[in-house]
Amino acid sequence: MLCIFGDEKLSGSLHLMDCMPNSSDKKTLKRTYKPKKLNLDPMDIKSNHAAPVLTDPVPITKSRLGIHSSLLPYSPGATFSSGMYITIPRRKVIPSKLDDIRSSGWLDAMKSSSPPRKKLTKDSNIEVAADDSQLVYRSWMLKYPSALASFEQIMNYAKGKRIALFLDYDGTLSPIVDDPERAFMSPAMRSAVKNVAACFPTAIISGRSRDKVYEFVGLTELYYAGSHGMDIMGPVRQSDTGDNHSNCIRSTDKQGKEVNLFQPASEFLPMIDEVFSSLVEFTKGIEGAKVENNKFCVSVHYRNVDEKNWTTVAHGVHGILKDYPRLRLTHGRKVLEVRPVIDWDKGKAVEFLLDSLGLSESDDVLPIYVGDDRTDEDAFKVLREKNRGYGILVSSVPKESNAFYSLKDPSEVMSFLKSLVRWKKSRI
Ligand SMILES: O=P(O)(O)OC[C@H]1O[C@H](O[C@H]2O[C@H](CO)[C@@H](O)[C@H](O)[C@H]2O)[C@H](O)[C@@H](O)[C@@H]1O
Repeated sequence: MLCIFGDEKLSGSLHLMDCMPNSSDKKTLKRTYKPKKLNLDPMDIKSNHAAPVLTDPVPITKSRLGIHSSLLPYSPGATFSSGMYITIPRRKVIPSKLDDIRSSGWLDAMKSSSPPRKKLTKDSNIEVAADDSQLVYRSWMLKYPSALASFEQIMNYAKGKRIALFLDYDGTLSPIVDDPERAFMSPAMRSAVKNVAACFPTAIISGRSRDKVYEFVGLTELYYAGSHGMDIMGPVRQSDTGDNHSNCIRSTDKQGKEVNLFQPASEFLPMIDEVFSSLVEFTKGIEGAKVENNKFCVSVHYRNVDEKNWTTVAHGVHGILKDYPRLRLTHGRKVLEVRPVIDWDKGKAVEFLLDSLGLSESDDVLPIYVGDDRTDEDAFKVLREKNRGYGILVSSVPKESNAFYSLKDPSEVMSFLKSLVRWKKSRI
């Protein structure tokens, strides 16, 4: 039994054997999922405050693991026997109150919202530290195995099923860069996405505005959901009467094809525009801060803000949001995201798209969702809780997740997409 404690909300130990997708038979998902024990999502942190702040999971470092590296049980392809365990101290849940802005918890959340950049250095101490963190990472991968190394296993489960693919954009298809306007996808990645979309229904679900993410990706063969799923352009079903969802209207895409446009937060548009203007005004005085209008949500970037000014950013954003009880704040990677308080997220967007694609009712569908961010956890959670499919977390540092598998970075995502295409072609 391999026990991991990673969150205040865990009432008991998590039996890693129980949540590992390490069986090749078709019952893998159902047999390995134990929902009651895997309640890891900090999105569940509830607040009565009008603008609750949901914190990003703190990456697991060696000190958080609280173990000596020699005890970490890693060997490639290892099977788990009783007696192997890792203990991760429970993470402190940070209360979501305005007053906490100045507390270290707040700053910790802001600091931990993205893995640190790797520094090239010849300092031998730092090399040792790097070795240790690699060990911690590999140990973490026992719980979230590489989707590349486990490809055959995933495909064993996919046999006889129709794969539907959902991809996040920033940090998944494009590397994280300082300037959000320059988060370009490489031509090689574009071609990998194009090829995979020719094999499986594929959608991109991003926190960006739908137009912006389409501008970056530039492929017509996909479906796009922007604003964390609050702006979906999906297919029209033959049986669709158009009235299954309110806020769903018939429209045409850039090629003139008939599509369904679903915008559950459309009434918030004037409010979002207003808050965007206030945030732009406020951040004018803060060097490096940048506000991005993502149509149904707003991003306040602090990646390029001197760390000593992060409290000012958090305080100012909260001050503005005090006047907007119908808006809430979430944490992304060095970004505060303002969004409407509606019961809609990337998980709901996945369900909506599966439904629109006519794939929601059948057992022979395997949705796969690849993403790197807090907001992607909503989608991982839907797939895990409904025993539907696999979430794949893109991360170069260990963190708690509802995903089943992991990939280190966008280049591994590209390899995974190419493997999917090869697999599909080998079966024709
Ligand atoms: O759901 P996503 O597609 O992952 O979008 C989430 C946010 O991504 C972008 O910000 C992140 O990427 C930037 C470019 O690499 C980086 O500079 C920033 O620090 C990251 O947070 C985007 O700019 C945001 O609006 C999205 O909400």
